[in-house]
Amino acid sequence: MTDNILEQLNDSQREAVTYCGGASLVIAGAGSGKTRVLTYKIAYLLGQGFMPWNILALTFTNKAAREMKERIGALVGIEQARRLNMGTFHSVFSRILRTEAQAIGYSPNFTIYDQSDSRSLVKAIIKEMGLDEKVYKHTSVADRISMAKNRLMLPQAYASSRQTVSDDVARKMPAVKDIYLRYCDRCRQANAMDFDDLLVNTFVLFDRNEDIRRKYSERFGYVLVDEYQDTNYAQQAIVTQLTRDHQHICAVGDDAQSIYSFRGANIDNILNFTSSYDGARLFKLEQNYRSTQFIVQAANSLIKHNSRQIPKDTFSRNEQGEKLVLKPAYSDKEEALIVCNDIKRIRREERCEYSDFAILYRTNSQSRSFEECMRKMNIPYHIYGGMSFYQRKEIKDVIAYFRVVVNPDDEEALRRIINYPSRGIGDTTLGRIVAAATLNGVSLWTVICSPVAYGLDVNKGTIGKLGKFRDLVMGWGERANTDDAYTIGRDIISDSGVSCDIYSGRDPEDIARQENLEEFLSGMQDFVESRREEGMEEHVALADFLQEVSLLTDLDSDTEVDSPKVSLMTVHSAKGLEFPTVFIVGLEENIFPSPMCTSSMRELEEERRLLYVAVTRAEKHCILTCAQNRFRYGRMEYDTPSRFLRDFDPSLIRMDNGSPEASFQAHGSAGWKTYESSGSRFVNSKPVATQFKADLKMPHVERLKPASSFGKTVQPTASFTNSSGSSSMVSSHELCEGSMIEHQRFGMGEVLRIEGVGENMKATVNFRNAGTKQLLLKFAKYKVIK
Ligand SMILES: Nc1ncnc2c1ncn2[C@@H]1O[C@H](COP(=O)(O)OP(=O)(O)OP(=O)(O)O)[C@@H](O)[C@H]1O
Ligand SMILES: [Mg+2]
Repeated sequence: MTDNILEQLNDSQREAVTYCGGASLVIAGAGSGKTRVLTYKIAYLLGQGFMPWNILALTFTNKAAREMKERIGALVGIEQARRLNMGTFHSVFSRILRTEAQAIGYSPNFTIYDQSDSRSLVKAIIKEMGLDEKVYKHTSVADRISMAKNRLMLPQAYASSRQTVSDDVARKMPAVKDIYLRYCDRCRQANAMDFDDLLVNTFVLFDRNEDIRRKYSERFGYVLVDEYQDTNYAQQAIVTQLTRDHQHICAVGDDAQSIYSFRGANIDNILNFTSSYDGARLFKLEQNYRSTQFIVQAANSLIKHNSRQIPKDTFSRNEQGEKLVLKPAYSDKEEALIVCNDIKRIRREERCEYSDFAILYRTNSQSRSFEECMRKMNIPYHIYGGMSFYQRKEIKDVIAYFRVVVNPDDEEALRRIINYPSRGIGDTTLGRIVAAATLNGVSLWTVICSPVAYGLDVNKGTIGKLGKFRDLVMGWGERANTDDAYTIGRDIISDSGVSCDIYSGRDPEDIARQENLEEFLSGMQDFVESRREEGMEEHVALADFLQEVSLLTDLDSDTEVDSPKVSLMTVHSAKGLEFPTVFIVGLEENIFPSPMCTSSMRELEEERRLLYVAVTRAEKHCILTCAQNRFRYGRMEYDTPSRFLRDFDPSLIRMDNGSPEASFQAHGSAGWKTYESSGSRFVNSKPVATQFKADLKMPHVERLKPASSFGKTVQPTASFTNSSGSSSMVSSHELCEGSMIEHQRFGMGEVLRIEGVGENMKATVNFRNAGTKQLLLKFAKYKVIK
């Protein structure tokens, strides 16, 4: 069997798979089979006598872990694959922490705080400490705390580090160290860990309990890590704790795809791997199996502009393929239309499925125009990430109930539901409970259970209401030990009054909330049934369901996709994936690079790596789009093409703005480049200007498509000039300066100036609602009013 498996690998991959003599690192460009090496290596190890439960594979998303398990199942059988330890760092470590909770002073039913829980706790602490909330922005403070944790810096170390303290003083937030300390105390009192704690506490657990560390080091006799370039310091330190005795570690990654430094990922992990593990072997894979030659070459030409990287030479032996296509659009609406038309066309021409297409964007908010257009054009799609199902208010409320039932000390959940639906326990009472809890160093729940003992200053009526609430929670708590998650979950939703509240309204929003709740419940039922089918658990507890739900990351899909659908996602979420056709949209200066990431070379290089990740998702077609005008923040904004477009080797990009002779100018390092689509030939022109933006801000030339496709395609701009097209509906000779016209898109306007003759005749028109525009008359569609 092993031989058979090895035959499906090239020589370098095979070498990496069969090397078991110590630590190994596989560094290779995108699509060169790194994940495949990990998958096959696991199958190989099983063939060499490793037991599945002795193998630990760490992936970046839960979805990636599931997929890897399936692939291994196909190689070695599902039974073996099921017993492997696989998952994200957070899910694997949270399971270890539940088992070993006592050793670090937690109880096993601890809650996992998500980002909004942590932020709201930080906010509450800032308020309690009487700090100025304008100076101490809770999100920035929470980020500082998170960064410290990802560097394994505990509050005491933070407070005594000259670096962090002076950083905080410079940010005018000297009290961050005190907030951090109080935050940790509060998490402990609430028997809660935030996402970063899952790492910090695992490190501390192993660091302070040598016997436990050794137990897990022996249990995980081989550790494999995918996407190693995006691990942070804490993750890397734990992997070292687990593997330093046996050195059985295989990490795979690509420094050129490191895109998570904002979450503390440290590219140095990859650069320092060989110094952390004595005698570690480094493997390089150079052949890309995913993409056409042109796509690989274009991606290489882009990334070579980054200075900090491990030199690699990635090539493809797949077909040469077609060049990357650049499709500039006039507006975000038109951009969506171009993409949707292309999807329909390619699907028809190549007889492929909607699932063969992905639309990748820099930020989630860009999905809106595509969604609208796809709905209109009946294209099925699925959005990954964004506002997760589990982040919706009604679902968060229900989950908060579950959390309180499983762990009544959970402060954030308790605050959320103590008076929802309203039961007469208002903000004043809650404030007093918090004060009593803080004073006594106990959880809110402890105060609620013994209000008199903790000197809670409230009247008798309120004590009675608190008592009722406590009995309700305790009653569910008892049932949670015996009932399955679905049964108890359903009853909590109805007995708490949540379902009554949600089913009381009839407007569309209420109905959407009701549907969400029903979907949520059927998801719970599914969860219970599938766990039973897998024979994993006799009693599928509410706590198991919570464990699963609280670790869904924003990168995991909300629901499984059953029928073929176009995938819409951010580039970050697309890591590791591949699609025959990829659209990279919104390639504009204020979107990609993100305007928040242009202040330093380091940030810009990370944005460039992000674009490299995007391009390398494509197997056959990679289509780039940008829009000149975009509706954002409630108004139309003008934007220029992304600076990254000039990084690509121009001979690998074909410009397509709907005309056989179009040109596109972008300012490159060597001056201006003119990309011409004529005969797919790109010409580097002499430097003609130094100001990219200034030139692109010239009034644009409007060109519409022939009458038959009116309204579908509007072509741009000063930078995208065009010299061919079809005649307009209205002959321009009627027209003179001072005429009033009605334009099909821009409405009423007065002609200010007419220039040029014949084919080149242009009018500058002052539109009442759309401002001043220049129209190339042979294409413009308008009526002369007077
Ligand atoms: N030796 C091979 N023979 C055939 N197909 C291969 C081979 N190696 C890799 N592939 C295929 O190439 C594609 C890319 O492989 P894989 O996803 O493992 O690359 P990767 O290096 O992990 O990419 P990324 O950097 O994007 O994570 C997959 O479809 C994989 O099955
Ligand atoms: Mg991969």
